Amino acid sequence: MSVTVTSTSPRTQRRLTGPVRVGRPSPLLPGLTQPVADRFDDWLLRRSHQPTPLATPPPGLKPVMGDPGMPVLGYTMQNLRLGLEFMLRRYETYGPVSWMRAFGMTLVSVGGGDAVQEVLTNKDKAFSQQGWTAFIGPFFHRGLMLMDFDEHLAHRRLMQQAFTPARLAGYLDQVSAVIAARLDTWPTGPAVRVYPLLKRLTLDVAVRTFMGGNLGADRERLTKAFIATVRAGTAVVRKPVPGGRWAAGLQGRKVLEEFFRSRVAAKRAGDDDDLFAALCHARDEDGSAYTDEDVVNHMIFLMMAAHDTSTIATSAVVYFLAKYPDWQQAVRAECSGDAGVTTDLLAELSTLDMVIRESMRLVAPVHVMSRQAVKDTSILGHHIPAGTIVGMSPWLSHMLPEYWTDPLSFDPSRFGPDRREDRSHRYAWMPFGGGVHKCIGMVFGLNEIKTLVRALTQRFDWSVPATYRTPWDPVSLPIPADGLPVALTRRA
Ligand code: HEM
Repeated sequence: MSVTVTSTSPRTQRRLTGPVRVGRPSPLLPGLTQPVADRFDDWLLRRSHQPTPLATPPPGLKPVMGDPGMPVLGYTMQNLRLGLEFMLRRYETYGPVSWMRAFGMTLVSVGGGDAVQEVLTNKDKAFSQQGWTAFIGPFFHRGLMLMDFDEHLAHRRLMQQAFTPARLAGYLDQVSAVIAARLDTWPTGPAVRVYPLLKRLTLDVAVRTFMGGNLGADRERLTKAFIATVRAGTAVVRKPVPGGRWAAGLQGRKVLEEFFRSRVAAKRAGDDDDLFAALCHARDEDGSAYTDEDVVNHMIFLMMAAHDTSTIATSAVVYFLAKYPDWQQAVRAECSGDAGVTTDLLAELSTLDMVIRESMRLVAPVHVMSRQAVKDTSILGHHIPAGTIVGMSPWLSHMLPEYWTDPLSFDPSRFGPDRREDRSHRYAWMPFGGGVHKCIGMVFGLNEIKTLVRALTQRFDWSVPATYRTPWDPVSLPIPADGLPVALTRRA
């Protein structure tokens, strides 16, 4: 398949028509400084350097072309400030496989369905999850996503027992009860910041369904610890300097370990119906089970994996339904009625499903995925030396015009039965990844988001001014930098 990108600058297209405003207010002059920030971003985006090969390829293979970027920093600033916009620029400049320096390392960027498919299919086991280690290893080590090959398979098989249809149905009752209780307490007003409310709500959902209970006095401490561990992965100074992001992440990890470790014995002894208990009781055919440390490590990773991603996806849905009131109305009409939430009921909400898929296309919660080559290998005929860190972006695939009609526009009908643009390539739509590491919580996550948006449309109307664009901050996962203020009113 040919991989071409329109020559019109994506930045210009996005400015004119796109629903996604990438970038953020200047950290130097907060509040007033969009033009200054934009000029700085333009300057960052325009930086170009002489292309050079990453390494000399063996006969029959092509070199990966790219450039290191600025001295010392490489392209760290561009990745942090411009996110998707920068990825699109690199793809336009170099095609599906290129290299750069960023975050103190050499990275190969892989974009577009065919190249991503080669990495995710991983036929000769050349790509390891240790690509994540450099970013989040110290904070999420021994989580399922950071495991490889046979060990990963064994751990994933055990974890699957926490995600059977029967378990998922049980979690859904709890998810729905927490959401109903929480939404009753939401404030209304002309500019309610919805992102922090959603973040708190999805944490409550995770605490109930994963741990069976209330965090009580530990709530604030644990919330802070989660935020610190997640943000630490993108620290510019990647050493535990006191007061720095890296040190805060390590401290956060310690808090979480102590918290879960202190509760494992009680969970093993009881017969609770939450995910923590399911991990404690999981057994394979030979009777082997997770150790206490395995359970602690998996719980820390699962809480992070479930909480932030669902918050971002729901924030994106709320944002687009605020921008496009006709779609909000269509979803509300479909979601009316007071039937209890079941998996069958959620499966019937096809308009809501299309809206969620389109929102996750335009804002992919996990916008970059990482791997490391454990031996010399190739991607689309480009030589990848052993040890190379490889980054793939679902967000980039979601923006390519060879897969999507007018990719920058919000158009949920593209997922309808008569269009199915997501089938243009196996990896055109991939917010949950693919291959053996594909998100194990996908069904849980989609059920949660559907339940939440259904409940929101039943209880509230919301809107944003026509000119409003959410500034998605791509520093760690993409989050609304302004908290996503919407005019929120309770329905009679
Ligand atoms: C909207 C929500 C979510 C999104 C967008 C999302 C996205 C992803 C992606 C892209 C991956 C693959 C990473 C890779 O291949 O390197 C992944 C893996 C994973 N996700 Fe999710 N996720 C979501 C919700 C959840 C939930 C709710 C849970 C748990 C209940 C969860 C648990 C996991 C786990 C354990 C893995 C690692 C799987 C493995 O390595 O075998 N995720 N997720």
